Parts: sequence; structure tokens; C-alpha cells
Amino acid sequence: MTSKDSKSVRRTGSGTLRTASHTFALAWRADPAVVRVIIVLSLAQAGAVAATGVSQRWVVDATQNSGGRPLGALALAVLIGVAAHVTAAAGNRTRYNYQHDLTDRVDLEVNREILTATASIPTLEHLERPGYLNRLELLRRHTSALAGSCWALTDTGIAVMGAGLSLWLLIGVHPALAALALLALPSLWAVKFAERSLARARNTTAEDQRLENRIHRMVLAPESGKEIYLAGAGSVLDETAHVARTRVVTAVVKARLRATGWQLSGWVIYAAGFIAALILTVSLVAQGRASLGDLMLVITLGTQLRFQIHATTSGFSRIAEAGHATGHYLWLSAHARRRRSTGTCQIPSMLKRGIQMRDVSFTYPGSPVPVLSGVNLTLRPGSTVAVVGVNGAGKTTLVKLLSGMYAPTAGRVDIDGVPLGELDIEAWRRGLTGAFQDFVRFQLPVRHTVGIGEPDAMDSQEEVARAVREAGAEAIIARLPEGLDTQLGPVYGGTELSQGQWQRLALARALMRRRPRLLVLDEPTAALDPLAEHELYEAFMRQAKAAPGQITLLVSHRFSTVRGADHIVVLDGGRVTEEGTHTQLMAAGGRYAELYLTQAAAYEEEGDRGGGHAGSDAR
Ligand SMILES: Nc1ncnc2c1ncn2[C@@H]1O[C@H](COP(=O)(O)OP(=O)(O)OP(=O)(O)O)[C@@H](O)[C@H]1O
Repeated sequence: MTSKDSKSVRRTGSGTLRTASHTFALAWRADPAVVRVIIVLSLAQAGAVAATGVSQRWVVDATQNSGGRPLGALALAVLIGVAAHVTAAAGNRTRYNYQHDLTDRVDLEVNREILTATASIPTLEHLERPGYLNRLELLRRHTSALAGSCWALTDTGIAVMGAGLSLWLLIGVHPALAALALLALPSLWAVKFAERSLARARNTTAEDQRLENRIHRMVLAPESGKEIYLAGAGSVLDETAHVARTRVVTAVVKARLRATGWQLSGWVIYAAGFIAALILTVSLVAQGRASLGDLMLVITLGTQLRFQIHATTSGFSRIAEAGHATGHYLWLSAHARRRRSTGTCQIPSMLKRGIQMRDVSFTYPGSPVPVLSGVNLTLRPGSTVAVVGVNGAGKTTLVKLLSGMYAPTAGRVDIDGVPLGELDIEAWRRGLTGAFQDFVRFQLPVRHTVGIGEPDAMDSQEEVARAVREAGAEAIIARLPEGLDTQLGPVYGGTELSQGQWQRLALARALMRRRPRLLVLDEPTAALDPLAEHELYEAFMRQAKAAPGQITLLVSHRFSTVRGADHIVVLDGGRVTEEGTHTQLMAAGGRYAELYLTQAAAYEEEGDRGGGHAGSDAR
């Protein structure tokens, strides 16, 4: 083991202790009375096996010399034996049930902590890093081990105490019987090797586990199910998931087989030692140096020592599993702490200087090619800014940087002169709202599907009705059986909407937030017909003019919509190639003018053919 390895083992060891004390605190908070009961039962459990052995020795010896021992002592020995047996059997079951229940409750809390830590990271870029996602997957799969880490430690402590007591009694019969403990060591080592090999197998197949989960979710989700059905891609995806699963299972089964081999050889060594211990005790009895009661004690404790050592080793393996999950848990907590926004500057209630992008460049994690390069832009308060460009030009990426979902790789984004990183990011988020092309279908009652756009007002009938009205979605609600209370989506037996209707509700959701500093509309009307889109944008631009501190950022491929914006930015290959008003850009006769005229000609042609559908765009 290198010094680096041993350092990391030490770190995980102390990390397991730290996590165990944290989960113990969570269990205590959940139910202190139950924790007390578990501790008492655990301590009783530690002495139960030794007490059973001693009482059996007394009973046998008392029966042998019934004249020498009073009947009362025999009765006491029997009583102790019965009490120890009941404690071992019933107490163990009760303790196990209580521990199980508390572990489930702590598991819930731990999962909540994981979500909170993930959500506290201000940007979203970590959600696209395979390394991060793999560790998160491993952590999520082992949260119950983490939640039970305090019981893994106490159970192991109790098993060690119990085994210690048994050994002490065995040594009392003959010191050589202490060798039984030494002979149990190989099985302890075997557990350690087995755990390591299992952890390695899990780590190396984390990506396959994630792939299989994702494919299953995709196949079962109605949104992706449609395309998979039409393409007949179910069997191909099924095969991919199957291959990934097979790789996981093969690696884990191989590791388990190796583990079983190690453990079996450990137990064979112990069994040989136990037989030798029995032969030794029988010879001691024959020589009169030990009583039949001692032989009984060796049989009972020798058999039980095997279980106690098994409990110790499985306790160690639970600690190792918890340690494995602890490593990921501590990493996530540290990562979230490091990435947590430290900005404290407050955002003015109304932007005065607006948003400036200064020499901004951006490359997605893991990608060698920059998506945005040297972008300089000013978005003035009270204006509507439209961003146009062909597919892949970097429009959505620009929106992600402006809203703080991603941090620029170079350059900076200033809000009223303050770098985004120095702002109280939560406050900045509360000042944002937006609707996107890939909107979410929240399958909830309509009032919450819309209201969730402003959690503080989601139960306000008035606010939800206003947002619905402004998004032009009143006609959709009027047709629903229970109006705003209608459950949406087939997953919960609710009403299904068309793509365009869902999109209208997504727009209404974006409009729930009153007086945002930045309203982002990133092709949120792609599923609407062109006339409806045009009317909506006209309405948005009118509203934007009436809100002096607000910036409305509009991404669209439809130039008839874009021309009404105060400022138009043309992106090409991640660079700003033109900017200005529609009139200025047309006069310049550049790329914008070319795209605009091409699209206008297409509209006219279609109109001449009697289609009257101005829906083509500049893609
Ligand atoms: N999460 C991501 N990881 C890596 N590359 C990405 C990611 N998202 C987008 N890209 C790449 O960034 C480039 C710009 O994408 P972006 O979505 O910003 O373009 P866009 O102009 O909005 O395109 P569209 O008009 O098709 O919506 C594309 O080449 C795309 O492949």
C-alpha cells in the first residue's frame, strides 16, 4: 500500500466515524426514546452469549455434584440461562426492527441532504460531468448503508465485546484456547479483501449502471416512448441496457465469487481450530483438570464465537460499505461547499445599467471546442434583445451564461456593473424567469403546473389566473373538466394536453414571476402556430416597454417576430457577427439581411401557392 493509499484509507476511516456520528445525531433527532432502547438492548446483547455459556456450565457442574451445590444455585443458573437466551433471541429481533425503522428515517434525511447539497451548487455544469454523475449514482445507491453507519459501528462494537467475553471465559478453561481468536483472523482479512474487490467492481461499472437506469427511464417515459415505438428502437435499447446490465452483474458476481472463496478458506481454518479445541478440552476433562461443565462451556462458546466473529466481520463489512458511501458523501459535501456561491452583493430592484458580457468565452465541460468566443454585449434595461443565428450558433448557451446556469470559461458577466459571481445568486435567480423550447411538463393540477413558476404565489388563484391570461391560455383552461384544479398528464390519470397547449402553460409559468429583471424566451413558442406566436411576442414586447427595469431576451428563428425587438444580435459560430436594430441590420446588408430576405421570400412563395402559412423559419 502506498503512503497515498494509506492516507486515503485513514481519511475514509475518520470520515466513517464522522458520518456515523452525524447519522447517530439524525437518528437521535428522529426518536431519542428508540435510540435509548437500542443502546440498552445492544449492551444486554453483548453479555448474553457469555451468560448462556456460564449458566450451562453451572447447570452441568451442579447436576454432576448435586450434593455439593444447593438447589437455589441451580435454579439461579437456569434462570440466568433462560434470561440470556430470551435477551439474545427477542432482544435481538426488537433491536433489529428498531434499527431498521430508524435507518429508513435517517435514509430519507440523508437523501434530502444530497439533494440540498446538489441544489446549492449555483451552476448546472456539474450535472453534465460523467465523473460527478457516476459518484452521485454510487452514493444514491448506498444511502441506506450510510444511514445505518452508526448501527454498523455499534453492532460491531457489541460483537467485539461479546467475542472478548467469550474468549476471556475460554482462556479460563485453558490459555491455549485463545488461539481460536487467532484462527478467526483469516476470515476477518477475507472480509476485507472481499469488500475491496466488491467496491472495485461497483466503481468500475458505475457508468454501465447509470446507462441501464437511463435507458429504462427513457423506455418507460411517455415522451420518449412515442419515438422509440415508431422507430421500433425498443429492442435495440433493450439490448444496450441488457449488455450494460450484464457487464455490471458479471463484474459483481465475479467479485462475490472471489469473496466467497476467501471467506470459505477463512472458515475452514476456524473449523479445524475448533475441533482441536474440543480435543484439548476432552483430554483436560479426562485428566481431571477441567469439569464437564467446562467442556459444555467450550462447546457453547466455541460455536457462538464463530457467530460472534461472523457478526464482527459482517459488522466490519457494513462499516466498509458505509465507508465506501461515506467517501462519496464527504466528496459531495466538500464539492458543494467549494462550489457554493459566496457572492453577497444584492441586486437592485430595478436594473439601471443593465447586463454586460465582457469578452466572454465558454467551453462545455469535456468538450475541446469553445461554443462562445470573445462575446461583448450590452443588454439595456427596458429593452427587448433578440438573438438570432443558425442551429448550433450558441444562442441557448448565451442564455445559460446570462442566467448564471453556467459560469464563463473566460471573461465575465456583469449585472449593473457587479460581476455575476459576486452577487447573491439566490436573489439573482429570484429576479429571473423564462420559458424554453425544451420545457417541462409538470404533471400536476393546472394551478400548480403554472403556479410553480413563482413558488411564493403558487396557491394564489388571482396570480395563476393572471399568468394564464397573459400567456393566452384561458381557452385551454376553459375546456378542462375542473378548470385550474384539473390534474394534468396521463401518469396520474389526468387530462393530456397537446404539445402546443403544454407550451402555453409553460409560458404562463414563466409569467408567474412579477417584475423580473431578466425574462428569457428561448424559442418557447416553437409548438405554437406562427400567428399565435406573433401575437404573443407582440404582447411580450408591449409589456416589456411598460416595465422600464426589465430586460427581455428573445431567441427565435422567425425573423418576422424578431424584427420588432429593440436590439438584434446575430451569432455565428459562437461569435457576435452583427448587432443593431432591424433597420440598421437591413441597411448593412449582411448575414441578417440575407436570412431575413430568404425567409420573407419563402413566406411570400407559400402565400402565392395559397398556403398562407408563414411557418417556415431560418434554420
Ligand atoms: N451540454 C452541452 N455539452 C456539450 N456541448 C453542448 C452542450 N449544449 C450545447 N452544446 C454544443 O454547443 C453548441 C451550441 O449549442 P446551443 O444550444 O447554444 O446552440 P443554439 O444556437 O441554441 O442552437 P439551436 O438553434 O439548435 O437551439 C452546439 O454545437 C452544441 O453541440
